[in-house]
Parts: sequence; C-alpha cells; structure tokens
Amino acid sequence: MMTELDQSYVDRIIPERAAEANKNDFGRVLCVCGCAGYTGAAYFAAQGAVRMGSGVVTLATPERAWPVLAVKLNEPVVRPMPCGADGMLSREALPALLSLAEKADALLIGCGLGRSYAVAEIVVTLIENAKCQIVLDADGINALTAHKDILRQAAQPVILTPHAGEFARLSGLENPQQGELTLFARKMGCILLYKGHRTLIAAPDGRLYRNHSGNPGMAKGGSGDVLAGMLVSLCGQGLDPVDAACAAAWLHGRAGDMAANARSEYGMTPGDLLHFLPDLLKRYNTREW
Ligand SMILES: NC(=O)C1=CN([C@@H]2O[C@H](COP(=O)(O)OP(=O)(O)OC[C@H]3O[C@@H](n4cnc5c(N)ncnc54)[C@H](O)[C@@H]3O)[C@@H](O)[C@H]2O)[C@@H](O)CC1
Ligand SMILES: Nc1ncnc2c1ncn2[C@@H]1O[C@H](COP(=O)(O)OP(=O)(O)O)[C@@H](O)[C@H]1O
Repeated sequence: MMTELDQSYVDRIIPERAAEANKNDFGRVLCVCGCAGYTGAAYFAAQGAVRMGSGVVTLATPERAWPVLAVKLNEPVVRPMPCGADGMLSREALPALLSLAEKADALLIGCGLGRSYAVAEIVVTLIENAKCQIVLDADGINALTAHKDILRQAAQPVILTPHAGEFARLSGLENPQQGELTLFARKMGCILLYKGHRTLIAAPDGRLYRNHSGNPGMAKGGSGDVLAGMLVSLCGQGLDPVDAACAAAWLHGRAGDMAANARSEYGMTPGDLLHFLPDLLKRYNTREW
C-alpha cells in the first residue's frame, strides 16, 4: 500500500527538542565522504547533517581533500584519512574509520568518495562491522555493484539513496516499477530511497511511500548530498529509519520549493537548500525565544 507524504505526516515524525537537552541528545554522526575531486559533495553532506540538527558531525575525508574541507566547514569535526595517489581513501584508512564508526550513532558513506577497489573494500568492511544505522549514497552504492549481498549482513537495515543511474548500476533495473523497488528492499533487507521527481521510499516489510515536495530547480549536482546529510542526521537523532527517510525526503523537497520560490528554479543552488532549511524547521520550535 502506498502512503503519500505531506507536511502533516512529517510533523508527526519530528520530535520536540527538550529545553534541557545537550549535544549528546542529538546524536553523533560520521560522514565518510569526499575525495580530491569531490570536495563539494562532502561539504553538502556534512552541512546537511549540521542544519538538520545533529549534536556533533564528524567528516572523515582523504587527506588530499582535507585542507579544502577543513577551511570550508566550521561546525563539523574534519578528520584527515590516509589516501592513495588517486586522491581517494586507501586501505590504510580502515582502522581509523572503524574506530570512528564505533563511536557514531549513525554513519553516512559515499558522497563524493570516488570509485576504486580500496573504496569498495572500505565500504564493504564498514557495512560488515558497524553497529549503528548506515546510510549509503552515491559512490557508497556504486561500491556494492559486485558485493550487494553484504547488505544482508548489516547489523540493521541499511538505507540506500540511489538516483536512477545508481539504482540501475546496482540492480540491473532501468525504470523500475514500484513492485520491483519493494521486492529489492525485501530481498536485500534494506530501505530504499529512490530519488527523482517523486522520490519513493520502500521498506523491507513492504511499506511504500511517495514524496510530493521538490522541483526541477533541485536537479543540480549536490542536491542529493544535502539529502544524505539530512537523513543521517535524523537517524543519529534516534528516529526510526523509515520515518527518517520519509521526513528527510519531504523536508529536503520543501526546502527546495522555498528556494525556488525565492530564487527561481534556474538560479537556486544546493547551497540554497541549506539556507532555507532552517526557515522551514522553525515550525518545530515549540517555544518563542
Ligand atoms: N560538488 C561535488 O563534489 C559533487 C560531487 N558529486 C559526486 O560525484 C560522484 C558521481 O556522481 P554522479 O551522480 O554525478 O555520477 P554517476 O557516476 O552516478 O553517473 C551519472 C550517470 O548516471 C546516469 N543516470 C541515470 N539516471 C540518472 C539520474 N536520475 N541522475 C543522475 N544520473 C543518472 C547518467 O547516465 C549519468 O551519466 C558521486 O560521488 C557524487 O556524490 C555529485 O554529488 C555532484 C556534486
Ligand atoms: N525534477 C525534480 N523534482 C523533484 N525533485 C528533484 C527533481 N530533480 C532532482 N530532484 C531531487 O534532487 C536530488 C538530486 O539528487 P542526486 O540525483 O543524487 O544528485 P547529486 O548526487 O548530484 O547531488 C534528489 O533528492 C531528487 O529527488
């Protein structure tokens, strides 16, 4: 059965922030993202998590990307990781990544990681070992093309956020029908957030959701990275993963609609999603300050 996502659905999911709360109440998320060529993707993901309300965001990124990202990002903790001559994470990064993942409440892997054998080994090893909720995006998904059975070994259902190209690469399915998405989620024991004009979310138990916010102004490189950061943030704050996927998809699209109304579909940027998200989230203030 299909559930249509709207504002009232999401309003029921987003919790009040307790007045006496401290940063530990809002989750520590780890983003394993970026490489020498893709610093923007790591920036958007980490800032998406910050703007969605995480207590502490850590970005682990190859040391070649680190000088750029350490300057671009103020709120996240930015950790340099061993990298190869290709500017991507190398196998030597694994011990540090596993140790950081142990302390995380939720883990995002993939935005701008690039593609290599070492990256694939790192993605697989993190999925095998991490105990917390995992969100897999972009090159994190690409890394599983030859290893997708590993999804069944994760401690909890992994959330995958492919666009059509990434899903086709992973599953071999072009233009999948709704039933095929549900079947994939069930067979692989994962939560699928299939991005597009009307993003669909398929849960392993057969539930299916359709998002109605968002517009073609968001069809620009970087928009998906913001979504991945928002989603891992909600997971780290303790939301049920299917609820987190539904809420992130709708809020991300709605922030995009606010950006389009203010700045045009043509001229708006993924950075504008980060800019308008706080205005949208004002509705979850429970008090006047
Ligand atoms: N500023 C940055 O650093 C950015 C880095 N990015 C990173 O770049 C890497 C490559 O990602 P891309 O998505 O660009 O490229 P991909 O390597 O996923 O390839 C895109 C190809 O997939 C196919 N495709 C089919 N349907 C598609 C759809 N709905 N959307 C997009 N492509 C579709 C097309 O043939 C297209 O050529 C990822 O790691 C990503 O995170 C992007 O997020 C863009 C911004
Ligand atoms: N025409 C559209 N209508 C609604 N949402 C869109 C549209 N085009 C793109 N989006 C949204 O923008 C995001 C694009 O993500 P993605 O394809 O991963 O791009 P990237 O990885 O380059 O950031 C997705 O969340 C998608 O749902």
